[in-house]
Amino acid sequence: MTNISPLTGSADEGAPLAGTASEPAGKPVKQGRASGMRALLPSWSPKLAIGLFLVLGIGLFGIFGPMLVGDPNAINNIGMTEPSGDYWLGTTQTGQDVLAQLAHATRGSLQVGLVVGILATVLSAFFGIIGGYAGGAVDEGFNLFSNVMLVIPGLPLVIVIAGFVPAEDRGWWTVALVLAVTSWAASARVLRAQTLSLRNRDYVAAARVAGEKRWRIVTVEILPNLLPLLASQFVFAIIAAILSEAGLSFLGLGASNSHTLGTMLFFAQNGFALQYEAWWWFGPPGLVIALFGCGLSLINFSIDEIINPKLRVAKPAAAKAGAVPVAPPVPVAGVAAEAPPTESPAEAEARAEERRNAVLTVKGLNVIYQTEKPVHAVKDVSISLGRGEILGLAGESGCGKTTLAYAINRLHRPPAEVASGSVTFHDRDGKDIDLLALDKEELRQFRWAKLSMVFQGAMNSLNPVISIHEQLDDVLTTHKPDMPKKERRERCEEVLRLVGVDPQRLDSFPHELSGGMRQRVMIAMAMLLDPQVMIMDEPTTALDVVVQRGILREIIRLRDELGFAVIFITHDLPMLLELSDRIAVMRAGEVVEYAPADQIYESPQHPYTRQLLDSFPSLTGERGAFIRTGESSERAGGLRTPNANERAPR
Ligand SMILES: Nc1ncnc2c1ncn2[C@@H]1O[C@H](COP(=O)(O)OP(=O)(O)OP(=O)(O)O)[C@@H](O)[C@H]1O
Repeated sequence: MTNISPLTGSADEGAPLAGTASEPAGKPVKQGRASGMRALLPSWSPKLAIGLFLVLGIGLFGIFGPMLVGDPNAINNIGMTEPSGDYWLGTTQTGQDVLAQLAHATRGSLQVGLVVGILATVLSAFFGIIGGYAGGAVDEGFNLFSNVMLVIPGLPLVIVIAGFVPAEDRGWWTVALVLAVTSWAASARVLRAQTLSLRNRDYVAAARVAGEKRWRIVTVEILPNLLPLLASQFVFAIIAAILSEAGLSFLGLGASNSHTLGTMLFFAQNGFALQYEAWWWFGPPGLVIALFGCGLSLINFSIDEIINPKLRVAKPAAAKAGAVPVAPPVPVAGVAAEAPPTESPAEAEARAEERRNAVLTVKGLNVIYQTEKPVHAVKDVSISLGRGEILGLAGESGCGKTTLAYAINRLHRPPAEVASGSVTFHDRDGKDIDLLALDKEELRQFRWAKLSMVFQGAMNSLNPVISIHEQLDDVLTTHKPDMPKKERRERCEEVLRLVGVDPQRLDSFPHELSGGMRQRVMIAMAMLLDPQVMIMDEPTTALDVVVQRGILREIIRLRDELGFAVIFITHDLPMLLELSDRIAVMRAGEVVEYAPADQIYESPQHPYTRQLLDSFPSLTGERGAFIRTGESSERAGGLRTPNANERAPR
């Protein structure tokens, strides 16, 4: 959907045409392009601010606190005193200053957390990334070792290892080492899986072919992609280490000659702090652990944003203000609009007839991606789809075709928002359904039964681990739970036959089918419930022209046989001329021309349509037949629709 320029690496807002889609009309906005590093950073949010405040505050207390307080071991003769001006956090049973202990204990626990975080991350990166990239025996060996470490129950192992080290030698670093050794394996497995996926990406293959050394491919090509994941694992390793250390200390297996929050809790428990209600003794260390864990978790939410940019949401201010003003309707040649006041009775009747025959009407639809820099992807689009009609939606990459299709089907997700407009489905039984007003359950029942969709890159939409039959059957059991099993099987076989795939292939898995067959299976799936409208978003991309032609002919044949209407989306205008009854040409979010295919072919009105047509040269001078008849120069033939019959060569 979003197109990245191969040269600049920037999203297609930079392209001359698509660029206009993102700019608020008449309101130049100064938009400095974020540097690469800045783009990697998470956006500022209250969660991040609170997380940083907690972590930095506790970190600073751990670093500088011990310098400002007295000796934590000094024994005074006032045991178990409540917090006062002299002792801000009171004293322990033996008269030690709790604040002094807390400062040293925070430093000790942070040391443990940091060392475990670093060691566990390095170990998991080593075994996960190196193994995953090297493959073969190295991977098998590393993987076996990780699995063994993973199945050994962590806590008993920690207790055994910690128990082996004599109490007097058990400093914080021993505990840290033990915790690191027992906590890296799960992360290593996640990193291995990610590396296995990354090593097959095209850019890694390109680096290999270009002769880059292995260490460089790992460090330059693969590692940067794993950094957000490593950062997240690092944060969790710290939280887990601080908690585990506290647990070990509580059991009396923690650092014996060091101060940590865990040892503080251990001594508080031994000193009967709870029984004496000495909350100032056990409360502060517990609170520091809880707040530090909470702070790190909040920071981790922001790290998630880097891993998955889709989680980034628009700033509420921008969303509320509707940063992109919705432009007033622009009159466009051939675009269906409200009836003008001067309409003659004949025109009014023609309009009413059109409404009677329509299966879908979209009016004044505006869709905006409420991102930091809002993108007005669909601008005041009004189209109608006749019953049994094939409506082509053409336009260059990034002009808003997919966004429009998703919004019609209510498949758009935040940050996309329908700002205004209406989508009405005119059911066979004469009922009008306002799609934008359907609730979740109504929408679930409506989709696929009345309006189905073949997604962009459809051949990759099949689940690779489930057979074709199960995937088709799932649709039937969801929408028709009472349909007997035998009938479901027959229906699955029937739709496969309709799209020209041998029904024996039902029990195959997706990888056993060719790309064209998978595409046909997706079309079969879209037809399962006999919908009245099918939206096809570039269903034949990535297929060679012969297979493409076969599938397109199939779609026309099925439409003629079954009578469903199709919205066919592609950037390939000549293909639409062959296929469609009417065509809507989109540019920068707007429908700039909307007319019968013949008219667009013979006398395109908008300069952009002419430009699109001129950009596809004709080799023979003859157009209009190759999809319908399979012959390039002959213009007679079985599958043609009346609209196409008279199409003249350009
Ligand atoms: N999640 C998103 N956040 C912000 N902008 C988006 C998002 N998805 C798409 N856009 C923008 O919306 C505009 C329309 O995109 P859309 O995918 O609908 O175009 P398209 O015509 O279907 O392109 P293509 O033919 O390449 O699939 C583009 O400018 C795109 O950058």
